[in-house]
Amino acid sequence: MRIELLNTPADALETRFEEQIRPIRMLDFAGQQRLTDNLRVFISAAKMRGDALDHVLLSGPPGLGKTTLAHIIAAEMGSSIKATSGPLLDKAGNLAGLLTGLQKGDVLFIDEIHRMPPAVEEYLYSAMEDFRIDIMLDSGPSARAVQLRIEPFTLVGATTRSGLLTSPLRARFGINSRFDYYSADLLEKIIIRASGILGIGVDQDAAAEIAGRSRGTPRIANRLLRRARDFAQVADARLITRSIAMTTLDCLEIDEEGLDDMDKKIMDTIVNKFSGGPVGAASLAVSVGEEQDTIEEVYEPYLIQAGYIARTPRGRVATRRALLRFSVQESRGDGPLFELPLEDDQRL
Ligand SMILES: Nc1ncnc2c1ncn2[C@@H]1O[C@H](COP(=O)(O)OP(=O)(O)OP(=O)(O)O)[C@@H](O)[C@H]1O
Ligand SMILES: [Mg+2]
Repeated sequence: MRIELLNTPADALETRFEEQIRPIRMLDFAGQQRLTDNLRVFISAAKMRGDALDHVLLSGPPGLGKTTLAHIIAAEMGSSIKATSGPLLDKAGNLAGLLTGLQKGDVLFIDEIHRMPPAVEEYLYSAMEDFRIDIMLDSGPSARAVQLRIEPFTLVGATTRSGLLTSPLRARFGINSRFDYYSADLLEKIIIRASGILGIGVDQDAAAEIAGRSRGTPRIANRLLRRARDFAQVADARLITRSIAMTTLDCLEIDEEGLDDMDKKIMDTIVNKFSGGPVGAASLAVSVGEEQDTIEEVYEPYLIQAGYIARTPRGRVATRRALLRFSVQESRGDGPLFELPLEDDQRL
């Protein structure tokens, strides 16, 4: 059985679950210390001045808390939030409707902001900069554009691909926050907090075991907790013990580093099929049968951070660590299949 570890919530049930355990105030939001410390200062200062908070860009891999933090920002500002996403804003008119409905200090949250059509993005520029938009009155020969003032608002944009953002858009965000993967200690705390909300006990060593295999990602930690709760329930246990956690993780085929089938397939392809690389994202995607976007957004960032893949100007290469672990030849004890490539720093 393969568990969909990443991406957006799998279904409506999961979305409900995420909402149930989503921290709603800054106090409950674990980790990302520097980012949240800074935001606290900017939020207090804006409130003291009675201004809207500057526009905020939240970027980082899926499941690290961007949507959660966008809602927290609105809650801490004491304002309302309107949420939409880049692909939904297919016409400038949709955006105009949202913008004119905003009250002073409100938050407009645009998820996947890198996927906004260019015409809509350009429309957003004057709204962000001068709190003005152009709207067309009438159509045909009598059509004319009028400028409309909108209330000062805060745009919170979230993206998993900050590299795809255009420079003019990026330049209009006063606050640019990048999310990092979470440490296992923090994930353990997040699991314990979520289990309290779910009303099931979890042993500390069980939480630690799940945390260690959650790829630094709260969404995955919570998802694994939910699966462990199922195993506990079926075993008629009121508490998730370490042994229940281990059974869960084994049944889901999640290894001690949290790598799943697709991670292993990617590593096997780079190491064995492409002799350690370099390999381009497109060829890799075809070889493993996964969307290139998903590889670049979801799998690769974690494999890079785990020290298995390095990005070079010529493509992805397997690191020495990856060759030691994933080389088929070596694990059979036949000796190395090829020379180990240079360490990343030597290569670059
Ligand atoms: N710092 C945190 N502390 C506690 N729980 C967190 C934290 N960050 C995220 N979570 C939990 O992880 C889940 C996923 O977070 P969220 O939806 O905010 O991620 P995201 O970055 O918006 O992901 P995506 O890029 O897929 O939209 C939420 O249900 C939330 O409960
Ligand atoms: Mg989100």
